[in-house]
Amino acid sequence: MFSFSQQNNFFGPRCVWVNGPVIVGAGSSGLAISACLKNQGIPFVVIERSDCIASLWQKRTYDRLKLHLPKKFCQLPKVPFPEEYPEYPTKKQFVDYLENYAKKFDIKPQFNECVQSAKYDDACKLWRVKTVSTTGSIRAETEYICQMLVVATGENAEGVIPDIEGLKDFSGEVIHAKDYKSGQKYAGKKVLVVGCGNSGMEVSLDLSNYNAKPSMVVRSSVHVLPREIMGKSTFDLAMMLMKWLPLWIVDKILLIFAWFLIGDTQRYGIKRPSLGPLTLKNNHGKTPVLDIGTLEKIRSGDIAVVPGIKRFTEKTVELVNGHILDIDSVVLATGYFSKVPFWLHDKDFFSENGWKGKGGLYAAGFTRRGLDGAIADAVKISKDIGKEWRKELNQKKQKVPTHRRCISTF
Ligand SMILES: Cc1cc2nc3c(=O)[nH]c(=O)nc-3n(C[C@H](O)[C@H](O)[C@H](O)COP(=O)(O)OP(=O)(O)OC[C@H]3O[C@@H](n4cnc5c(N)ncnc54)[C@H](O)[C@@H]3O)c2cc1C
Ligand SMILES: NC(=O)C1=CN([C@@H]2O[C@H](COP(=O)(O)OP(=O)(O)OC[C@H]3O[C@@H](n4cnc5c(N)ncnc54)[C@H](OP(=O)(O)O)[C@@H]3O)[C@@H](O)[C@H]2O)C=CC1
Ligand SMILES: O=C(O)C(=O)Cc1c[nH]c2ccccc12
Repeated sequence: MFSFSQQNNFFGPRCVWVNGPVIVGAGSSGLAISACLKNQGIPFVVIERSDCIASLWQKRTYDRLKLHLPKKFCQLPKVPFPEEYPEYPTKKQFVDYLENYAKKFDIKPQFNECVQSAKYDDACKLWRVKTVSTTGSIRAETEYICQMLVVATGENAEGVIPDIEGLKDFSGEVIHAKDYKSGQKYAGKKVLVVGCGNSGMEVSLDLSNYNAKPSMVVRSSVHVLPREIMGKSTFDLAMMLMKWLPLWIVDKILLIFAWFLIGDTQRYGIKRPSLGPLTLKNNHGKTPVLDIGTLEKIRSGDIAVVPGIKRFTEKTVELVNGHILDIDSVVLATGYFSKVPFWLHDKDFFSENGWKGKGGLYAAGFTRRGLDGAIADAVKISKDIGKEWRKELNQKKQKVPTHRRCISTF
């Protein structure tokens, strides 16, 4: 007897013609675009590798996470956050909001389908998007054919696992920050947190709140800013100042406030980069840390700051300054990367204007500007798709069916 997967291989991949764009990813970016397309009456298909929407927030973030920008910078088009939400919504509130958003616009992604490759067929002027579906033990391949492709798979799709000497020989637990949930099980344990971005800082704080003993690795430099300045969000203040002043002056102002409010971070082993915080974010995508209490824990000695790592042994870590620390566990807060360059056969993907490529290709959420930037991309993309869609409709002057299934493979 043939299993479904054998049959599937035998007949080749299922082939689906999509009238309208294929959107890859059902995170904030994919949902925002879907809602804006729904409003214009444009059909689309959303493909999501996970079994839920906003899988980064639902499955790959820690329990205590809150949005670190004020809610007005994080809401999706057409639906404001509920009024009773606090200025910095919790992870649960944000996920509830996104779930309701998907329901309101009746967005139903193809779940458990992961895009493996996307190629533009120059001859037919069509995209061929290959997916593998991963429900249980059944493996099924599908090829979607479409005129427009929207990549909304996020900048934080995969965790970076650094290649550090001896890490494989370390006998304790090693996890990436994407798999860290809470410090509860680490009480009394010595935990090395590698990395000092927002993840490293907040994981260290959480560990310390659960009476673990975190040491945080700072191998280069980072800007730490207070989350608020005189009761106003630092991000909001920066956005306001940027309307009137050049970036370098806004950077200077932020650094003066940071100096008064949190002092010289160098004293605690945290060097400031030579470029200003917003210039560094703009030019190199490195997000400043918005402090929510980690610095206080560093000052009090509850969190140790240590320099770069030389190597691991079975139970210890040797640092570049020659110090050797006994450690029980390691949390790699070493950042994220996207696999899009591996599966999208378009070498210019990231080099165009940030959101629009050639041949009906679009990308949302890849301009290193957090949710605010991702949502701005989504609005521009859905407007552009709307324009193209209406142009084509006028040209054809006939109605097209929403979904057409191919009878044979292309
Ligand atoms: C811990 C953490 C906290 C953050 N907090 C903030 C914050 O407070 N404010 C802010 O502005 N930004 C924040 N960010 C940045 C984050 O990028 C945004 O919050 C937001 O998730 C971006 O939405 P997105 O839809 O572009 O990407 P994502 O939310 O990552 O969604 C992408 C979706 O695509 C799916 N996908 C990926 N690859 C494939 C594939 N090959 N096939 C099919 N589906 C695929 C994923 O499963 C995912 O569901 C945070 C990031 C992290 C890691
Ligand atoms: N509350 C919130 O809203 C939160 C938001 N975020 C967001 O998520 C995104 C990702 O943040 P994050 O996960 O912190 O990733 P980042 O890329 O911002 O930071 C990665 C950190 O890991 C360090 N690192 C990488 N490799 C090594 C190594 N081999 N040895 C030592 N250190 C290493 C980097 O150091 P170096 O700089 O020297 O390369 C850097 O400090 C950001 O946009 C951030 O703002 C994250 C957490 C919470
Ligand atoms: O949290 C993130 O990932 C962000 O990128 C949000 C963000 C965009 N621009 C900023 C400037 C300062 C601090 C956070 C951000």
